[in-house]
Amino acid sequence: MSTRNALELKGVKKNFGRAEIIRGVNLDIHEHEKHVIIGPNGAGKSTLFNLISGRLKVSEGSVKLFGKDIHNLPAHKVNRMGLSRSFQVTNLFQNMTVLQNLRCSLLWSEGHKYAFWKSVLKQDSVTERANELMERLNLTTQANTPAQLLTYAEQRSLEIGCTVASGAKVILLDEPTAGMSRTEANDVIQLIQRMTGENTLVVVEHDLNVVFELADRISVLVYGEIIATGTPEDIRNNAAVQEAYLGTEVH
Ligand SMILES: Nc1ncnc2c1ncn2[C@@H]1O[C@H](COP(=O)(O)OP(=O)(O)OP(=O)(O)O)[C@@H](O)[C@H]1O
Repeated sequence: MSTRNALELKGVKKNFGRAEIIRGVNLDIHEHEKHVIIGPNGAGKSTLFNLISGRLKVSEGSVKLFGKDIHNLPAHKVNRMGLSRSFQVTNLFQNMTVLQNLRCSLLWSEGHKYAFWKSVLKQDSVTERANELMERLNLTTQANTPAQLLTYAEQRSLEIGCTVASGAKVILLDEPTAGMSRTEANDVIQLIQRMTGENTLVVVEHDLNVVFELADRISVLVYGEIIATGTPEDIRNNAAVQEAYLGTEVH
């Protein structure tokens, strides 16, 4: 596995008013790895996500994507550089079908932006790739179903498919299995693994079953600081982590 860093956070701090919420985070995310960030409620996980994706500006420190500073760039520019934050189901075009949503993302990845409507029907190769993606997503039978009529888990699958189709190299997922049954969650984990093979994945997750299933490495965020980063094995056996966060749950 390559050890090039997809993301590098150095001394990242974030204050809201006088409250310091992120308190000097240093974190390297390797290219191609599946990295899961865990931590108790209010630890700052969503804030950290927002700092990486450009939705919030850092108060101090730097965030690099493949060696380039991104911490002062707006979210859409960071997105164009290959980082996509997914799992907001609202990112789907709800009135458009599964096939149309996927085509749209594929065309976006080729830079057609908003001018594709006239040529969309002629894009045979795009349709072919959309069909392949639908198969991998298990959504072929729903090709002509509008996104809004899919089940919750199917919408989330489609959202992942669109993120992959849009050409993102680094994918950020915020609690991808939230609100799902155990079976749905297992299906979605498998789908994530299948769909994001070569991508770098950064996931914030509460569900420890998901965490240990998905992660190559785990970072534990407690009160705005990363107290440990390591393999699932390292994290399970880390006394500080057990004390600060996992407690007896690991056993
Ligand atoms: N825009 C904001 N303004 C002020 N305080 C904020 C803002 N966003 C987050 N906070 C505070 O920062 C702290 C961390 O919140 P954050 O949502 O990042 O934590 P989290 O680890 O994602 O929590 P959870 O697991 O409950 O989603 C909380 O105390 C929250 O109240």
